[in-house]
Amino acid sequence: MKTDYLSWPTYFMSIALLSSFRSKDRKTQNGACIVTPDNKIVGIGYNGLPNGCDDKDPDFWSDDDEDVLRSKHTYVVHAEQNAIYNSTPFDLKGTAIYATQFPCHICAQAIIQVGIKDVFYLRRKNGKHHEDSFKAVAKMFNASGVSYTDIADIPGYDSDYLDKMSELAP
Ligand SMILES: Nc1ccn([C@H]2C[C@H](O)[C@@H](COP(=O)(O)O)O2)c(=O)n1
Ligand SMILES: [Zn+2]
Repeated sequence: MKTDYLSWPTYFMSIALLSSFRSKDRKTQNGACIVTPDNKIVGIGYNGLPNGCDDKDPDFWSDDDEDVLRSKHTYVVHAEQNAIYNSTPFDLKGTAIYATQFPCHICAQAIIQVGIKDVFYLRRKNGKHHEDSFKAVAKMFNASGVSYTDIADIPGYDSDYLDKMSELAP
């Protein structure tokens, strides 16, 4: 028997990472993968525009945060949200989500409300704004009984594999 196959955590985070390679965000590409307790994938997503919005319209992908009408932050659907939307009508109670980035507060609310119970993340953004957001998300997750774990802390997770895969980003 072959013994060097991918572990479940490595496999699911690889799928989240692969999905992020579809993102058209110039700065930040995220992906997410939702998994049942018996290891079935029920939703995959990446950060992108809502259906029907033209990626070539410069307003949608602008980084100009001074103008709410010309900021990607107004328009982009986050990877975790898309993974949830793409899983409908599946009941997500008791599932886990593998996300390339620690969820923002809006994604955290969505994760809680659909009943996802475990969050595994690959990266956390640095800086005061992100640290404060992390605290708010942790407060919500703790109150709702959602676990959140750096994937690097999971036994059997192969960080070298994901590092090599990250280098393949388009
Ligand atoms: N939990 C998250 C947080 C953010 N995103 C997306 C939304 C944007 O496209 C990008 C973050 O913007 P930036 O830091 O580059 O100004 O990442 C997500 O998918 N999930
Ligand atoms: Zn988000």
